[in-house]
Amino acid sequence: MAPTQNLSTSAPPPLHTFHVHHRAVPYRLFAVVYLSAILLLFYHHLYKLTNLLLHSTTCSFPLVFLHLSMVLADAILAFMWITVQVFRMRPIQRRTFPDNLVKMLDKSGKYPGLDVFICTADPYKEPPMSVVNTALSVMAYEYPTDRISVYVSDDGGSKLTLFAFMEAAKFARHWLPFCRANRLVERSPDAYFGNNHSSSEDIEEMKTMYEAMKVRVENIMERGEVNEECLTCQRERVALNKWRPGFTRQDHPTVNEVLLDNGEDRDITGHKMPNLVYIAREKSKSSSHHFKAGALNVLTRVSATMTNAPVILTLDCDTYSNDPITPLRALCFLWEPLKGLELAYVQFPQHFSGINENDIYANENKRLYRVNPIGMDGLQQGTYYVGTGCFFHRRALFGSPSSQLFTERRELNPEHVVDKDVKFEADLSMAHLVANSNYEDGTNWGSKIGFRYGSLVEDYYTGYKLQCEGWKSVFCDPERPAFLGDIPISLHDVLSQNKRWTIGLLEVAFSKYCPSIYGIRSMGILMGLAYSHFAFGPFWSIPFTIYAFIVPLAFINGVSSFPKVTDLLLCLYVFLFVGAYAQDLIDFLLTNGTIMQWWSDQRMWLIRGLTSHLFGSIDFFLQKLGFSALIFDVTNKVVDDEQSKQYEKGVFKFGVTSPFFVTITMAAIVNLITFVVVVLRVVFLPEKFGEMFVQMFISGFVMVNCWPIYEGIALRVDKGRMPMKTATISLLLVGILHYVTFYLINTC
Ligand SMILES: O=c1ccn([C@@H]2O[C@H](COP(=O)(O)OP(=O)(O)O[C@H]3O[C@H](CO)[C@@H](O)[C@H](O)[C@H]3O)[C@@H](O)[C@H]2O)c(=O)[nH]1
Ligand SMILES: [Mn+2]
Repeated sequence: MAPTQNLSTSAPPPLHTFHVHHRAVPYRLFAVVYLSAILLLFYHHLYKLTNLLLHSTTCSFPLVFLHLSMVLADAILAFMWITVQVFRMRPIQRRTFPDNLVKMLDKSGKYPGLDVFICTADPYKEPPMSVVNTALSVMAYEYPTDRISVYVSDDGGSKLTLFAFMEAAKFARHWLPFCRANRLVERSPDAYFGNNHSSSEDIEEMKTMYEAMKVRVENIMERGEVNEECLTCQRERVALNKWRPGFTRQDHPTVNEVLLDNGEDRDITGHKMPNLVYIAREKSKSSSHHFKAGALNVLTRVSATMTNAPVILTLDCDTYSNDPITPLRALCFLWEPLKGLELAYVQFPQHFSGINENDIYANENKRLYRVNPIGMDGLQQGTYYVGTGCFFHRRALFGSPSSQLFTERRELNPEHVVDKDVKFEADLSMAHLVANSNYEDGTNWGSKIGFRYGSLVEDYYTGYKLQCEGWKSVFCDPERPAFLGDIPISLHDVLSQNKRWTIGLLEVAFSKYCPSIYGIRSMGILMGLAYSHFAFGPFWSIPFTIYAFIVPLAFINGVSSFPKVTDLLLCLYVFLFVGAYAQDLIDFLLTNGTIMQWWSDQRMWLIRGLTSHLFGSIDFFLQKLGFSALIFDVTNKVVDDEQSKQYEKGVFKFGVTSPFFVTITMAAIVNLITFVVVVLRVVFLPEKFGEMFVQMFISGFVMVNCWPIYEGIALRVDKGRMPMKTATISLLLVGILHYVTFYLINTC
C-alpha cells in the first residue's frame, strides 16, 4: 500500500487520509498499449475506406455504407474508452477519523448545524412510511439533536404524507432515546426491526409502538383520506384543513408545518428534539416548478429563514441512514478550517438494500456509484454529485469560492445567523413567502444560485456547474455503507429511470455548457472528459444499434467487412475486445463484485444501449423540436410480494407491453437468425468458416446475453413473461428490416 498522506508527528491527529490504489500504474501502462491498438484500428479503417472510395462503383454503395457505419461505431467506442481512462489514472481510497474530530469539537463545543433535506413527490410511488423511516434515521444521528433540522419537501402535496409525519414526530420522542440507550447502528426502524436478532421487553414494546404507527398510516393510505378520528389534537386538524376543495397536486398554496421545534419539544427522557419541518411548496399550473431541483431550492430558502445551518445534507426519500456517525465523517472533511473553504460537498456513494444475488438489473450501478467516483476523487477537483447522500457547504450554493453572490434577501444569505426558534412567527411568514411558486422570477435561483435548472439530472448538472465555478468535492465510501436506498425491481422501471437520465444528460451535452467544451475550458482536460463521459453516455446506443442490427442484416445479405480468421487484423479486434472487457471485469472484482454480477452489469449496459439510451435520445430530440414536453417520471418504490419473489429468484420481469422490449426482442431475433444462417453456411461450405467466424462470434455473444429474452418469449408462462404482442410486433419489424436491407443491397 502506498504511504498514507497527512501524517506527521507534530501535527494534530489527522481527520482524514488517503492512499492511491495500486492499480493506477499498470492501468496507465495498459492505457498506452490500448491506445496504440485503437490508432492502428483507425489507420486500417482509413486505409480501407479510401481504397473502397477510390474503386467504388454504384454497386459498392452498400459496402461503403456498412464500412462507414462501422467506423462511426468504433469512433464512439473509442471516445468512450478515452473518457473512461480519466477514472483510471489515479483512483484513491480515503479514510476518516471521526474520533479525532469528536475530541476537537467536544473541546470547542461548536458542533455546526446540519439541515437535512428530504424530497418526496408521490405518496403512491413513494410510500410515506418509507419517507418517515428515512427521516427518523437521520433525526437519530449520533450528533447533538439541537443541531439537526430535518426539512421534508412534499411535491406530492399530500395530506397522507403530512399525517405520516405527524405520527413520526410523536414516535420519534420514543425512538431517539431508544437508539441512544441501545447504541443502535441501524436507526431506521424498518431496517432495525426487519433485522433484529436480540429481543427484550424494551425492544418488543418499541416494536409494538412502531407497528401500531405503521398500521395507522397504512390504513389512511388504503382509504386515501385522513379521517377525523385519526387526529389527536386541534393543531393537527388546523394543519389538515389546508387541503380545501380545489387543492390539487399541481395547484395549491404552500403548506408549511413545524412538527417538532427544538426550542420547546423534548423526548421522553427530557432531551431536546431535532427540528422537523414539513413543506409542500406552492404549486401553480402557470409556473414551472423545476422538479427536484426546484424543491431543493425551496428547502434551501425555507431552511435559511428558520435555521440556516452551514452544512446541508440532501437525501432522496428512500435513502435512509445506515450509520449514525456519518455526519461526523463528512465533517472530517468539511470542518477542516483551511481546506473547507473550497470544498463544496462530500459525496457518499449510493448503496442499495434488497439487491438479488446476481444483481440482474445492475441496480448497484457499480461504475457510476463506486468505480468512477474513486477515480475522479483522485483528480484535482473531485467527484460528481449523485443527488442523495451528499453533505454540502451551504456557501457553495452561492457563487464561486472567490466571489460570493448575494441573494435578493439578506435572510437567505449563508452568513445570516438565525437565533430564534423555528416557530418564530415572522420567520414562518418569511418561509411562506420564499416558497411561493413565482418567488424565483427574475432572481438568480436555479441559474447561478442554488441547485441548477436545465437538466432532468439536476444532481449531475449542479455538481458539474459548481465544479466549473472552482469548487472541489470529496468522495467518502466507508466500509459500512453510510446510506441505503431502494431499487426498482422490474426491468421496465429500471429502463424508465435510465431513460430519464438519458434525457437529462443530453440536455447538458447539447447546451452551451457542454462538458467537452465549456467543461474543459473551466476545469481542464481531465475533469472535462470525465463529465463528457456521462453527458455523451447515451451515444452508446449508436454502436450497439449498428452491431446488433445493421452489421448482421448486411452479413446475411452477403455484405460483410470483417477480417478472416487467418487475417492478422483479427488479432487487433480480439485484443480490443478482450482488453476492454477484461479490464472492466478487473475494475468490478476490485470493488467487491462477483463475476456473475459483472456479467449482469455488462448485459444491462447492452440492453440500456438498445432501449433507454435509444428512446431517451429520440425523446430528447423530439422535445428539442418542440414535439413533446419533459416530465420527471418518479421511480416506483412500491413492490408487491409476487414481484419480489420473482426478483429474488433472479428472473427477469417483462410483463408489460413497452417499446423498450420491442427493440431488445428484435436484436434477439436478428442475431438468432444470423447465427443459424451462419452456422448452416459453415456446415454446407466448411471452407467459408474463416469468413464467417467474426459474425458468428458477435451474434453468438448477443445471443448469450439475450438468453432471458428467449426464455421470456418461449419458455415461460408466468405473468412476467414477454407479452405475445411484443414478440409478434418485433418479429414483424425484423421482417420489414430484413426486406428493406435485401432491397437496398440488391437494387444497385
Ligand atoms: O418533481 C419532483 C420529482 C422528484 N422528486 C424527488 O427526487 C428524488 C429522486 O427521484 P427518483 O424517482 O427516486 O429518481 P431516481 O432516478 O431514482 O434518482 C436519481 O436520479 C435523480 C435525477 O434524475 C436524482 O435526483 C436522484 O438523487 C438520484 O438518486 C425522489 O426523492 C423524489 O421524491 C421531487 O422532489 N420532485
Ligand atoms: Mn431513487
